[in-house]
Amino acid sequence: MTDANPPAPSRIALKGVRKSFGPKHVLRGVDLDVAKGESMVIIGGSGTGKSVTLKCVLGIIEPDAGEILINGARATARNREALLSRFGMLFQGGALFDSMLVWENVAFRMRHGAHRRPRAEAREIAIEKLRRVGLTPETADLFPAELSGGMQKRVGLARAIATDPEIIFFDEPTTGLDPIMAGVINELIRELVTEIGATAMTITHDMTSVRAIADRVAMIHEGEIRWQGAVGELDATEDPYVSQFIHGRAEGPIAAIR
Ligand SMILES: Nc1ncnc2c1ncn2[C@@H]1O[C@H](COP(=O)(O)OP(=O)(O)OP(=O)(O)O)[C@@H](O)[C@H]1O
Repeated sequence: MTDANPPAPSRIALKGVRKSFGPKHVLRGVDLDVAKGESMVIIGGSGTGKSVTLKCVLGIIEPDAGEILINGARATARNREALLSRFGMLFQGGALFDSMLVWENVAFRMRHGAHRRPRAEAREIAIEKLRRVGLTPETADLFPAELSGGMQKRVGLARAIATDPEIIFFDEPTTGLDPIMAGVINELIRELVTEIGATAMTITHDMTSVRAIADRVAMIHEGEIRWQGAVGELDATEDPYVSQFIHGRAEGPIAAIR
């Protein structure tokens, strides 16, 4: 008998992903599924392999073993460009191009690649996206260096959503922001992800981000997913690693020296 309502295929699936650098076994078999429309946040201490995991999904690092499926299709070097063009990405430092105006940064993907749009149209969409993240049209014609860190982060967000991507990645979205601005950015991320209906994958060690952004949380430790569950289950879990991490305790199974 066939299932009348088979579960939707994962948007992002990692199966047994391994990656070592010399003798250092960073990822030791990471298994992770992110469903369509879900916001998954990956937590873990410094140096546990969160960035390496993200870079594997983005194709920046080639895993030694295992596979990564995007919409059920294996991500390979050959189809990577096509896949990447459907992703949005907010980089840790904002990663804006200093020599380009704000709107040109936001419109970058609309001006390059397969789905290129005319300049005026791209600018109009960029201004609309800037407005959506709380920036005025006047901001469009400034250079990134003329903006505060919080505004630069908003520009990065506007760029990440510029092409209405199916999947958005957030790399430490609140790094370098004061707690209030971090809260504002977290809320904005949550709103945007819900509004676009995007699947989101975030890496962070900021617990405020986790609580604001996540539907599900996965904790990586010693190269494996140590725990995963709904964000609401975080506080109730008896896993000593998760508990130590979310309460920021020096004492516990996670060694403080790394
Ligand atoms: N290209 C590389 N070459 C060698 N070692 C690397 C490389 N990239 C990462 N590593 C190592 O892999 C380990 C995991 O790094 P990763 O950047 O994924 O940590 P992280 O969990 O993102 O940490 P943080 O929260 O501090 O950014 C670290 O020990 C790091 O030194």
